[in-house]
Amino acid sequence: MAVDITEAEAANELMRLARAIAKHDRLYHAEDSPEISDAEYDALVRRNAELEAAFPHLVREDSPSRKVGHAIAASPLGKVTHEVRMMSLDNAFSPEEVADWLARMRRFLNLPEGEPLALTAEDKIDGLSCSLRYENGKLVRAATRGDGQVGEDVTANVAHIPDIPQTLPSGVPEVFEVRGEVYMEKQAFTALNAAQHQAGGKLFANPRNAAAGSLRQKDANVTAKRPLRFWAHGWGAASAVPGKTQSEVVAKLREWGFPVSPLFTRVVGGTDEVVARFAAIGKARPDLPYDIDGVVYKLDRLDWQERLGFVAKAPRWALAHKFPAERAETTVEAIDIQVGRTGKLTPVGRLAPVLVGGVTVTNVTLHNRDEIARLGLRVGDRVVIQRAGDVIPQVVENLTREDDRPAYPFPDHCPECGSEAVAEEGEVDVRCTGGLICPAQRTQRLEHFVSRKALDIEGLGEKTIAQFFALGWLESPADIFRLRQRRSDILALEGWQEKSVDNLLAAIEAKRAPDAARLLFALGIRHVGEVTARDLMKNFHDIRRIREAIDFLNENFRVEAGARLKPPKDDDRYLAFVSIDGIGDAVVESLRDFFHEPHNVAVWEDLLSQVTPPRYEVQTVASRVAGKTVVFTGKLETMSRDEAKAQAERLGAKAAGSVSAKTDLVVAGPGAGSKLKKAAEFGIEVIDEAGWTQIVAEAG
Ligand SMILES: NC(=O)c1ccc[n+]([C@@H]2O[C@H](COP(=O)([O-])OP(=O)(O)OC[C@H]3O[C@@H](n4cnc5c(N)ncnc54)[C@H](O)[C@@H]3O)[C@@H](O)[C@H]2O)c1
Ligand SMILES: [Zn+2]
Repeated sequence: MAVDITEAEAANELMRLARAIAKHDRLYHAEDSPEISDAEYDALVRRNAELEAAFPHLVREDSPSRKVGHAIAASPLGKVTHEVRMMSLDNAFSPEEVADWLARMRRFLNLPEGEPLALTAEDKIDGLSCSLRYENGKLVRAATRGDGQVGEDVTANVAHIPDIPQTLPSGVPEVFEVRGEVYMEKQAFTALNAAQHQAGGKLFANPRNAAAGSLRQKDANVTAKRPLRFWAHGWGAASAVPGKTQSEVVAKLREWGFPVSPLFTRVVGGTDEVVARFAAIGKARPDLPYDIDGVVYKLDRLDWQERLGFVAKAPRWALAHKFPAERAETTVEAIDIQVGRTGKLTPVGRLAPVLVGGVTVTNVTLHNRDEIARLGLRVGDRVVIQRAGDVIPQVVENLTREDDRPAYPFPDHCPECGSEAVAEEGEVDVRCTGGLICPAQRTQRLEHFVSRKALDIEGLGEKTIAQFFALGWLESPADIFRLRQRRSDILALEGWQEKSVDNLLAAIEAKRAPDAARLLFALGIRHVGEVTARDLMKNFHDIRRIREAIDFLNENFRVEAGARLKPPKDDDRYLAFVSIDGIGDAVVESLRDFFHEPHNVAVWEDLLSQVTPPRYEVQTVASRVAGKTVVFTGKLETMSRDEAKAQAERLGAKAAGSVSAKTDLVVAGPGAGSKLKKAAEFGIEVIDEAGWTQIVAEAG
């Protein structure tokens, strides 16, 4: 998401984000019942940070970037004011962000290049933080984090957690607050939810919420029935700190009887070493008995930690490197339809932003109409999306069950041009039939129109078309023939000289009387390729007669969205088409769709007001293959397949694609395969390319 919005919009969005984040903080931290996934929550926080970085003067008094957790005002438990604030952690989602963090610390500490940095790395366990205050070796107070300043008193509750010692060995500092995580193992969580389900009680979204809900109980006897665990990862207020490094203190905590992370290690080096450790912990993740959502790095030297200190709500010397969620839940807020350059309508899901694999995702492709139907997807549904590697995110599951809301109505008209949009029989893609008038398709259609096999206008390339199109000079094919009125305008453009402009205009003028088959092909009507265009013109001769014949069919046999009444097989006008060799239903239907669109008719008439194709006749010359059917197969050395076919036509022969009993002659080049075999079966004469060239040369 780029920050390309105005200040006013940013201020508004920041306000909305502050409200939304505060709401989700309350649901998550105070009520243990989140409504959105962590990935969605993280995406909101990221967006907030992004906007605050772009508009620093708009940072709000109540900015989420300054707040930790949630105030415990409504809690039935007693309040505890923390002597030393309980913090959050900054997040990183990629090696680049880890590298940035390391570089920031180096700059801050002014470390010489190459001086290795010692860090600690341990898994970031998904529980809730808890501060345990020991005075003279005795546990006197246990508190949750709350908003970082004031937490809830859970002293009675933690008495039921066997991992938490009530007394410490002698010789510990007079005052020492151990900080760590209360958590529930995955198995215990599943069992608890099963029991809750049986008893008709509240179900927990995840082990973290279950742990929080179990600890923060007014009645400590409820906590006693929940299998909670604890491990230590830090400390708060302390009359003395037993060590000079993070790892020394953690070793001490273990000595005193606190469980610590079994994956805790020291890492010395730079980004590579850190990322390798991250990968190793990621690998161990599925086999751990508890949920983790990342790896926490801390600078090992405590004197350096002290120098670095804190930003708004997190230490500068620690970082939570989160595992990318390759799947995430979110909501489909809208479904938009994009029209591609070929007229294909592609549905795109607009999502409530969510972090997937470390990237904020706001769109997913929904592929086509069938995919939406398969998912039963409607606007407002909760979905699971997936992003693997660089592929476009996809919806893998719709979490919202069917209800009374109607199915998503896939459009039957193009959102760009309003033309009818149809899927052909047996095809999943719905396409805009607007072709030449559809803005989404226009430039590509124009490129096709002037391409070598179509009108073949030299000097009118992709770039020029795009430029003229952007200037509004070129919207439909007929406009090409009006460019001569813009000679001075074109000359005024950069990169154009008298000569290049005149060459272009001359190339255009040379096509005022184009070959009718090329003109028909140039229109880019579906299924009307080069050969079909020629076959049609051979029979109709005058290009206008094609429209007349189609109009007759359309007037007499209704065409409506999805319903095209077929003329009876023996209808004369219909037969005029389908009795042509190589012309089938698909071609006729496509022509009917094309001329059914008033836009297309307008383009067609406009074009024919600019150009006048002469009557189409295949100029045949006397030859020994006149009236015969020829098949070309294998590789031709001196000419293209198209050229060979054109030669055959000129010699009065018909070029066919496959060998049958009706074939008279096979011209075989190197690599000819099954067609050659068939020719032998039917006893058909076979010649090589040189033999063919000879026939062409002999012809009159
Ligand atoms: N789904 C929601 O609606 C929702 C709402 C709010 C927060 N959240 C989740 O909570 C996160 C924000 O909560 P947060 O402010 O507590 O930040 P955090 O959970 O990302 O990181 C800070 C916490 O990590 C814990 N932690 C775990 N292992 C640790 C270790 N080895 N060393 C140090 N600390 C360790 C500590 O308790 C610390 O307080 C979000 O990123 C999101 O995942 C979700
Ligand atoms: Zn369109």
